[in-house]
Amino acid sequence: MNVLLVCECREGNLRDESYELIAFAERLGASRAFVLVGGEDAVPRAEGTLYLADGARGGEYNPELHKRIVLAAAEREDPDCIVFIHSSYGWDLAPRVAAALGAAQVSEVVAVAGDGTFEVGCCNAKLRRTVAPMTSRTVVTIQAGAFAPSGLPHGVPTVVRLDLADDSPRIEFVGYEAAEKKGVDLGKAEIIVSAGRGVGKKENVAVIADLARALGGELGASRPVVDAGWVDHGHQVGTTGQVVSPRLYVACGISGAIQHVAGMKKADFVVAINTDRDAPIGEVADILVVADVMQFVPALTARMMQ
Ligand SMILES: Cc1cc2nc3c(=O)[nH]c(=O)nc-3n(C[C@H](O)[C@H](O)[C@H](O)COP(=O)(O)OP(=O)(O)OC[C@H]3O[C@@H](n4cnc5c(N)ncnc54)[C@H](O)[C@@H]3O)c2cc1C
Repeated sequence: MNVLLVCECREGNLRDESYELIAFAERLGASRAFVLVGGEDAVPRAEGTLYLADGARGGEYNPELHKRIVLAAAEREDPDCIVFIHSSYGWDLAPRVAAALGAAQVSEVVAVAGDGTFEVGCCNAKLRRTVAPMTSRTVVTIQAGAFAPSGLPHGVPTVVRLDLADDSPRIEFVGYEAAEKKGVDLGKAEIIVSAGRGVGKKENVAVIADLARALGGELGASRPVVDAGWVDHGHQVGTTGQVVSPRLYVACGISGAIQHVAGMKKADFVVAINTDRDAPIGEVADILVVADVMQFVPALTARMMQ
């Protein structure tokens, strides 16, 4: 199997998730080539052929131009599978490429299931479906955080310049506008203590907030806690919340779903408190305390206050 990995730049820099594309290719046992619209500075540290196109004329994202660039790379590589990150870039561009090629598209893949099939989340990621593409060529987007890179990135790609005969853009890329930050900016917090569904009820969130205060940190939350209205969305950590990189992250009653972990996996040190010793959060935690949060957290806070 041969895959074409579509790397992604944001404001001139290669997105780290581009390395997750490599982990996905490794999981498939596929040979790989890359395509990137961006500058030489953004080239990924990896072995393989990299089709590099200068997107400067069309701005950082120009759907029509980027589609033609990916298709030009696909024509040369004849890949079985073209892979994007499931980001705003990928979910806009992947269907355009799939439609142009008449290829099946599988969105938000979280695992490779074997025999050319993929697992995707459903029912708010509580269940997984196994999807079998019906076309010989497939376009895939992968969930950020689902395919962890093995080791540090290394290598130098063989760069092949892609120059389109006609790269005159028909739309103008104006720029990015950051969403208005409401409430706390968790991105700058050094310590975050987060409440998950395991805290049980809205009133119990105060116990988690007390620990955050005692540690001099901020309160974070998982999505169900926000959806239930226990905590404002400004505190949500994860793919649809904030991406954080504190020195210490304390996950209280949080299972460790991919979408949550994608938002906190850059924390230096993770402590998880969970009644389930097999909860997936244990895979990213440096310390897993198997305990009831409502017993353990107040005791810890009291000790911190001494
Ligand atoms: C498109 C999409 C985007 C999403 N974006 C996000 C996002 O940005 N952020 C996010 O968090 N989620 C997000 N989700 C939801 C995500 O898939 C999970 O459903 C969610 O993270 C689960 O939250 P949780 O761990 O608090 O709850 P659960 O998965 O229900 O886990 C609760 C945990 O608490 C433990 N527990 C129960 N009682 C106790 C107790 N007394 N003491 C200690 N532990 C206890 C349980 O063992 C369990 O591990 C998204 C989902 C989708 C589909």
